[in-house]
Amino acid sequence: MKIIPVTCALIFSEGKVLATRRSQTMDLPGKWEFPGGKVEEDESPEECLKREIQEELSIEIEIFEKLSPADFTYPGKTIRLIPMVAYWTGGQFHLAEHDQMIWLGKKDLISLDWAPADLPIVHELIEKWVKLVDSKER
Ligand SMILES: Nc1nc2c([nH]c(=O)n2[C@H]2C[C@H](O)[C@@H](COP(=O)(O)OP(=O)(O)OP(=O)(O)O)O2)c(=O)[nH]1
Repeated sequence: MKIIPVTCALIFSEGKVLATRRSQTMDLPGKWEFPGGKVEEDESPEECLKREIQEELSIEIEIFEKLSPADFTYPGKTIRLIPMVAYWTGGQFHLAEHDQMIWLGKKDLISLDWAPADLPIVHELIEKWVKLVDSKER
């Protein structure tokens, strides 16, 4: 089966990371995720992520580094979730598709009802939290 590449942003601000909740009109309604979306033809993952974040949240980001991609098979499709660490560099948040957003500290991460494909990323984020967040406070 074809693997669908999906980018997602771990957006940091003031030592916290952003999570967004998929609304009732989206796939996986009510599940928390890192915002992003499917990579289109002729677009790099980085271009995709900047576009998706602008469309979904109305903000601009600067991408800092990629973390490990995680494959996950849902009924009828396999996605490859490509996480990238990013910083919020401009614009004001407006949720176009999600119904909630939340800024999470390390201790809060595990308690959310995540989309299942995100769990390996959440665990990697917890492991690397000090390197990614505490050492680069901005
Ligand atoms: N964006 C994003 N999608 C995720 C995450 N975890 C996860 O399982 N998914 C799934 C949900 C969807 O089945 C798929 C991405 O689809 P999407 O609906 O966000 O992407 P899109 O806007 O480009 O899709 P479309 O409506 O244009 O078809 O990946 C995540 O952390 N972020």
